[in-house]
Amino acid sequence: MTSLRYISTRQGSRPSSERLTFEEVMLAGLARDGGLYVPESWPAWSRTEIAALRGLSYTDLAARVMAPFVGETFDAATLGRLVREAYAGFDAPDVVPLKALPVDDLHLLELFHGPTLAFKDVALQLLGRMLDALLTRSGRRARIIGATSGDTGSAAIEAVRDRAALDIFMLHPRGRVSEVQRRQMTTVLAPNVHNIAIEGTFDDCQDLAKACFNDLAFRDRHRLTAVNSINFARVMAQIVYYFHAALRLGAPERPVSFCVPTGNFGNIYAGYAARAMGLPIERLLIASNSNDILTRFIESGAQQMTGVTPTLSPSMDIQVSSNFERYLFDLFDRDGKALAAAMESFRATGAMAVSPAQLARARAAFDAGRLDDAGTVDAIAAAKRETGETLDPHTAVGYAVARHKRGDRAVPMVVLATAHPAKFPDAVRQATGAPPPVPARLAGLASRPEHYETLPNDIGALKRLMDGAAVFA
Ligand SMILES: Cc1ncc(COP(=O)(O)O)c(C=O)c1O
Ligand SMILES: N[C@@H](CCOP(=O)(O)O)C(=O)O
Repeated sequence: MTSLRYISTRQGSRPSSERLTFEEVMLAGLARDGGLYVPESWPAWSRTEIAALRGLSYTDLAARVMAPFVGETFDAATLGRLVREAYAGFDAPDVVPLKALPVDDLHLLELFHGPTLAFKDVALQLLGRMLDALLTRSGRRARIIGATSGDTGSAAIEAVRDRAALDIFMLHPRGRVSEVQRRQMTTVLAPNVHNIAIEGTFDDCQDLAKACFNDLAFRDRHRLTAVNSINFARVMAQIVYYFHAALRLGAPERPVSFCVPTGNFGNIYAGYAARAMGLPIERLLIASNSNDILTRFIESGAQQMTGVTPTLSPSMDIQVSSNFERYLFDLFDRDGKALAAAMESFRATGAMAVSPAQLARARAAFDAGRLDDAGTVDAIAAAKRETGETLDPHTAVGYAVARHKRGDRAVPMVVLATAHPAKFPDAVRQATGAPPPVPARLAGLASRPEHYETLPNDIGALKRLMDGAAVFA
């Protein structure tokens, strides 16, 4: 049996169209035509097959759900071992605990029990191990170029620190991540870790990272790979927790809805993928902060850039949501040429619009809501009062949007809790009058020395730094 192959969202826009294996996709990161890789088709699970997943441990479920995506890249025993090792360091026995809240049949899926206290650990603890295993078995090395608005950076650094086969260059927007987030990255002392503060926004950082990939000679010279959700393996690992939560709440017999605090569209796209695989997900709610380009798209059918506003939920301060291209690929009926033209025009003009028929399809797939900073402070306070839970500001955006757009009460609604509140003590203090207790994983962070370089938002400066950095200490 041939295993799943991956294609670029911009396939057909260049003379050669690739069909890649999972191994090739993992190592490539961004497609060579500038698009993102997606499976040629989604693995389809019948109701009976989904029902048979009930009762599995998180790690067994993860290995089963991911197997069709991984194909021949790892045999079942190796995949099982990598998954078990990835989640052994989480401080919750079921990895991502699901908590029932005493309001509206709402549930909180806590995705922040990994080493850096954000949902990014769920995918990156696995991706780091998978990359290392692939490179080590073939005697190769690679360099990671990544961009972070706060959480991907530390999760990726934690996942690959001290691994001999990998060097990581992580770009963050200077002054636009929380102090805890910055320190989680910059206090890591490992010879393969390079932190770079960019004078710009997260979007600038992401553009720089993508520009490195799009310079094919530079990309090949550095053997670049990605840890952002550019890398399909990130999405794959995030699909698992939608299955986990839905099965706990009665799927496949009972549908379930999810509300997802959204920035780069990777997390909610994993929910879209789970639904495409057969999981009965009734509604997928995009929860935006004031950087609401996606919510405005669902309302109007147009993506319109307006500039990034710094908010209390900095990890969602994003204007160009990278993974939205993966969804648009489906909305354009997988016409990669038409999508490439639309994406190029969006980047050139700052705007793009879809037809009324496409908008109707997008609205059938997603609903959306937004919350500004004042609302976020109120939502943290309200959640504390109503449920006893202290939410981080990103999760609070999800909580408020879920309450506001609750819909059919017969269907449970799961809010994805994407970060631990201790990563954002200022916002929590503003809302509740006291900062959250500092968890053991963050103890001593404030007193450790920091190491990072600062660069202008300039691709030449970044390439010079990377060309000059000692390769593979
Ligand atoms: C805490 C937190 N919540 C939400 C998001 C948004 O997730 P996504 O970018 O996958 O939409 C991020 C960043 O990715 C994050 O770090
Ligand atoms: N919010 C993210 C931004 C990068 O997103 P990714 O999912 O593509 O890695 C962050 O915290 O860095």
